[in-house]
Amino acid sequence: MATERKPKSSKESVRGKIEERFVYQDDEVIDKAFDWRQFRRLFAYMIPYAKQMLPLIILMTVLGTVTKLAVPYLTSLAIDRAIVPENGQTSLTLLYGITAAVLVLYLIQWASGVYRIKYTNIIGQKVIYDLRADLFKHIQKLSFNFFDKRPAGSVLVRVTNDVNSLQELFTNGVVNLMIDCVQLAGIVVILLLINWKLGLAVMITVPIMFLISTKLRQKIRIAWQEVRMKNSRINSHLNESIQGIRVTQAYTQERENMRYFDSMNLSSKKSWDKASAMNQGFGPLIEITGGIGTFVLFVLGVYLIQTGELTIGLLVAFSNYVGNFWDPINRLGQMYNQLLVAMASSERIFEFIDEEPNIADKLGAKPIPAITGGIRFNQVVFEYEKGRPALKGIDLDVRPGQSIALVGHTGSGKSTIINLLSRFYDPSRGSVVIDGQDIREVTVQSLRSQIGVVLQDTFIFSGTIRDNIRFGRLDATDEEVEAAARAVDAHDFIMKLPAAYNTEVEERGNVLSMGQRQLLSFARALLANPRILILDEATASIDTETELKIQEALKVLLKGRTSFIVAHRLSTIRSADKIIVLDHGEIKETGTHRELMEQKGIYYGLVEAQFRYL
Ligand SMILES: Nc1ncnc2c1ncn2[C@@H]1O[C@H](COP(=O)(O)OP(=O)(O)OP(=O)(O)O)[C@@H](O)[C@H]1O
Repeated sequence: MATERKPKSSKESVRGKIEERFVYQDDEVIDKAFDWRQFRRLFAYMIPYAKQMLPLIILMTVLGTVTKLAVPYLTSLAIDRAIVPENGQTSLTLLYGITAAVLVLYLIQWASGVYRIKYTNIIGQKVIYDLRADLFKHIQKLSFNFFDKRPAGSVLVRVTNDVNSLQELFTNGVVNLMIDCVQLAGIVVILLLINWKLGLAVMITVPIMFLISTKLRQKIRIAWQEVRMKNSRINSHLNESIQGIRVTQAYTQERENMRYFDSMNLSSKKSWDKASAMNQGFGPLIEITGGIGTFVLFVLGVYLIQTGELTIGLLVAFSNYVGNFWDPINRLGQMYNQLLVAMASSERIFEFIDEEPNIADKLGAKPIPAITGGIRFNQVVFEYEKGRPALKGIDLDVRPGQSIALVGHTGSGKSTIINLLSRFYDPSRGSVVIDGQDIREVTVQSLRSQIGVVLQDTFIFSGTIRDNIRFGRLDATDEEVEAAARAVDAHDFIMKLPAAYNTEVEERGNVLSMGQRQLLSFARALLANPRILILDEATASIDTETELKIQEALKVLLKGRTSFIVAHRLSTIRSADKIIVLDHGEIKETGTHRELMEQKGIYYGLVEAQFRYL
């Protein structure tokens, strides 16, 4: 790999560093032996469909092969019996008959080919569909800690590139493998039947061919895998660049970013050139080996004709069979490599599928009944990484319906507390208890469905405004959606949009302002009607009018629910029932605004600082 060797120049060193940014542990060129377990697991995906269609595919394959292999034999008959028969009497009738038979055989061969390809493609597509669905379904279940470790681009590349690389195997690969095996076996039998001496002599070149095939192709495969890996990196970088395009443009880093991209692009092109050059050298080598076989065939063939052991027609048939012999061998070598590449891809796919979500239902976990909203944190310690506690023994008691404001410096542990409450992570020590039940003992679905989360960076999905609000509760009627929007005062701005509730918004909701997105997310949460509400208040400043609207909407949203707010606005904090002041993962102060101001501690300092900046 380019990044492994010592860079020679500063330019190369920069390139090395750039590439490193997009290298993931699981990205390395895989050069492993064939793994049967993996193979069986992959092909298990075919079983449900193979049962229905495999008999037909086998029938078509055998039909195609038999008709193909019959042609050279008929040719030999045409030569030996119709064109130059031993008795010297040319028979045109026989020649026409044989020609007609050959035509019919070609037609059968063509028709069986069409159906064989059709059925294998159907199986292939179904397998890919299932595999992709399994992968997506599983990725959705994976816990936050899985995504903490991997950039989104890397996950994306796996779902797209690795699955696509299996597509080729399941459509063309499997069909070719079957045809080639049947054809090879048929040719070997025929060659030995026609003349075993000549058959064996010609097949002497097979081991040489195989050796070249496997050894050389192994090198070529690694070269192509490197190409794939470089392309993966381009894709990951592309993903990151598009996500961050606003920052890039705001900091006018387009040229620098282009340099990054260029370096990767060039590296990909170089590895493609290398792999392609190797590939080009391979073909002629196979042809030379095939040439040796043909040479042996004719030298020995002519000798056998002279000794009367072979006829001219049979030599021609023999040469046709031998011609058909090299292609499957060549393709089988290719196929073996394709299989190894597919194994590498499936290994990466199964690695994801096997990744157990670390937040999952315990055996025998029961749904939590309707939550009233009493929450306790008992001596909760939490570490994202071992040895670096983000929370150091949190004790907290919240009564149903209370609103809690979490305040503290950046990195003090506010988001971590709300992450534990929704059970996105489990505490390293201690417990989080809702209505007297440890949340690890209840089903995740029943818990999360009663907790509403409104994040700072409100995510708007592509779809209509109505769909986005309805995301809170999919079975809500249009009237309920509208009522939720009215309650948080979002109705007016929605009605001013080109198609009101049916206005299409793009992914991340770029056509909406920050405040509008906040209001939409409030409507979404209100519609879900959760018993516990978690809100990460947006830090971005918005105009006073929208600020007032949001404050009013917030009152509606919080009414009658237990709520945790990572609060940044003084107005929100002041109206909270209890303020928790965090510092370096510990609760340092608790009380109402008035009580904490009188203490003149950390909270007092924070409020003072905020006023200074306002
Ligand atoms: N996914 C993560 N992996 C590792 N460490 C993390 C992760 N998320 C947060 N941390 C660390 O945990 C500590 C607490 O972070 P947390 O996000 O809870 O702080 P916060 O008070 O919400 O900060 P902010 O106000 O900036 O959002 C920080 O030191 C942070 O670096």
